[in-house]
Amino acid sequence: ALKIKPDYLEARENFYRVANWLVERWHFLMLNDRGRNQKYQQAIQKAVQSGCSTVLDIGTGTGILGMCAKKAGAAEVYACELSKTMYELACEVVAENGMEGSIQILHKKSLEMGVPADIPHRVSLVVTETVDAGLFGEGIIESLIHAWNHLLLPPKRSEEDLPSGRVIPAGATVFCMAVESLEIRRHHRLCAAEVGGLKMAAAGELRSPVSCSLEPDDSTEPYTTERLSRLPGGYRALTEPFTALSIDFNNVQELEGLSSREVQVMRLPVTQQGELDALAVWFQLHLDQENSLSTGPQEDTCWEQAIYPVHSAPGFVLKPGDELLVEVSCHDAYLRLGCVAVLRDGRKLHLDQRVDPQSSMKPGPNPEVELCSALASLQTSQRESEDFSLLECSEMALLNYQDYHQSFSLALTKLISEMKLRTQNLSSAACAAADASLLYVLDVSEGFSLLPLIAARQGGVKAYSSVEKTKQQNVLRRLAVSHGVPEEHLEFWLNRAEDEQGVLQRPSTEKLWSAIILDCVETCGLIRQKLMEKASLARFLLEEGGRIFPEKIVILGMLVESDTLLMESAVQGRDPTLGFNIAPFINQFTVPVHVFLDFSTLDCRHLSEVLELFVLDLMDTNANYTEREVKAQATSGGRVTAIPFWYQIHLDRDISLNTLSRTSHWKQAAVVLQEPLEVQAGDWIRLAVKLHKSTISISAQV
Ligand SMILES: CCc1ccncc1CNCCCCSC[C@H]1O[C@@H](n2ccc3c(N)ncnc32)[C@H](O)[C@@H]1O
Repeated sequence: ALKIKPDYLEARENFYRVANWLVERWHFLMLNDRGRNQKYQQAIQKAVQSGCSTVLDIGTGTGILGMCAKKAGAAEVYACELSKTMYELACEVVAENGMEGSIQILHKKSLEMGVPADIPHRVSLVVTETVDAGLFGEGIIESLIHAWNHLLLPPKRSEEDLPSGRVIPAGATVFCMAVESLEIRRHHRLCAAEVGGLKMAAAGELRSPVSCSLEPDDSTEPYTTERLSRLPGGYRALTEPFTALSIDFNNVQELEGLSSREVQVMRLPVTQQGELDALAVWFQLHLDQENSLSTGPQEDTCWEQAIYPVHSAPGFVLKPGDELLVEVSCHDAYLRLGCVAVLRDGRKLHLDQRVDPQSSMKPGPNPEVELCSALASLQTSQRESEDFSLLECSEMALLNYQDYHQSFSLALTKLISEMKLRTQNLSSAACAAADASLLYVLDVSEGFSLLPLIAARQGGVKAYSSVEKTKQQNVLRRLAVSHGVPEEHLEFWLNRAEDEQGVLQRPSTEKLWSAIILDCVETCGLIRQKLMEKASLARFLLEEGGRIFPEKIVILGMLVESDTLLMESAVQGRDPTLGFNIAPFINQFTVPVHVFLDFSTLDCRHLSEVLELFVLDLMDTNANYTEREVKAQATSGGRVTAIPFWYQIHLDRDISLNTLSRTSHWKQAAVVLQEPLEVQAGDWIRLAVKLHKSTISISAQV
């Protein structure tokens, strides 16, 4: 559709959402990383020059490593790619660079390939970079075991000169370090005993779905990722990095033995005092004996690190001199790490970590430790049965966002007392029916939300929650009971609503809402879809004097020069990709709006003041326009490459929240300009800001 009618807005928005999904953003980062590309090229050239003349590129992506092999003189080059979009893109790239026909590309997962069905004979070299921040996440171990058994010539055994098979990268070393970071903590654990005036004790334990429990069920993932070098508030290393694992990709026995390897218990000396929030993991890819790539936090590389949150007893402070015991294992092809205990003055303090009581802890050096570990695992087994509720990381960060809950509590209290005054003037008969005197508050927040409870706590309020998950409803019910809120004052609305629109309807035939709480901004930094439609629908469901929260949203932004945003959005010409012409093809999937941005830690130059880009009036949606021209003056010279934006969310005339707040759960978004705009200090820049179906677009000219 876009090729036919490029300005067709509908298709364009859908395309952007699809593009983000089809082509992962790290393709741009990877292809722009010239250092990485050159190192792979050198390793491939050396291998081909030393006799590897038949090559298979597993997970070719855009085809760049296969093209390196061809250019290095390999006689036969094969490539496989499991993603259809990337496969088609690789075919175009290879053709464009004059290697069509000399590189055979298969739209296949390497595990489905065999000889001679897919490649005529076994190859002497496999190149691949099918790794994620936790190394194993793209299945590289399984792929290489299969490759050694079905696609690669056997490894060199002795001095015989038979051509032998080998893999680039030759191996990997995995590092791990204990860190303290409030930014990580607030996404995985409740950091305060009270939220918005509610005592949270009755909620029971709340956890994020990121946990390394031994029984990997689908509701949890073993690790998450963060770019430690750009973590808001930074992090504090509590131990030195230690080698958790090293693997030789040219040793198939070692690869096959990995998942059945004994669970290792590492002892990490604590070097800094601090709260144990997570284990950070990264690795070195040894391309060959000389070259290696690192994904460490200290590198200036762009890679993220794998983060294993430690759900230890809240407030557990490590001290220098402690030793942290960490279990390392590789069951079913992903790296699993768990902090099991802390050795302090010879005693073992165990963390409230779900470890499998059966896990074979290496017997400690002295009986004392052994006895403690026996006791500890005994206790943990009791703790196993402990119940806890899962919240998404963004829901956990929202729960920890005190200002949000206090602001809503203030705004709701104000409205509710106004409404009570109003109903007091009603004839006494009218409020005779107890029900009539109740104020109805609806919260249509998308995720877990305490707001209905905060409203119901005012008394005389019947609050409706949109929380759907039973476990989460039970958390709210327990909190309601512990705060003396009558059960009938907290309803779970979605149990009744048959569909999305069903949520926004009257509470009952003769009642309207005193307040409707809308969820306006997604965690990623974009306005939620259909926000304006919901707002106009909600307004008709309000009783006299009722309000919707928020009543107004102001979109704020700023002109910046940021190479980082460019690198994450589009491949910058042929130079970073070893001279191969790849950019025009992969850049078809460039998306002009970059999301999940931490603007507070983005390295960029501010080229203007904060600008008011757009105003959304939710109380009177007719007052809204669809586009606006904004004039901005450059405060210094440079290249405008992006316009990060965020929101001032006005709950009512006096109370508002800013989504740039460091304690908020919101990230920011940024419009990345198609063409950077050269400006001198003092220049006036005209921005055409359009908002269509919750999708913002901005074009700029001097
Ligand atoms: C310094 C490396 C680094 C460190 C940390 N974070 C990121 C990176 C950068 N590398 C990310 C690559 C990650 C994606 S893998 C690249 C492409 O390969 C495809 N695939 C994956 C497995 C597979 C297979 N068995 N058979 C065929 N195709 C396969 C994927 O569909 C993808 O297009």
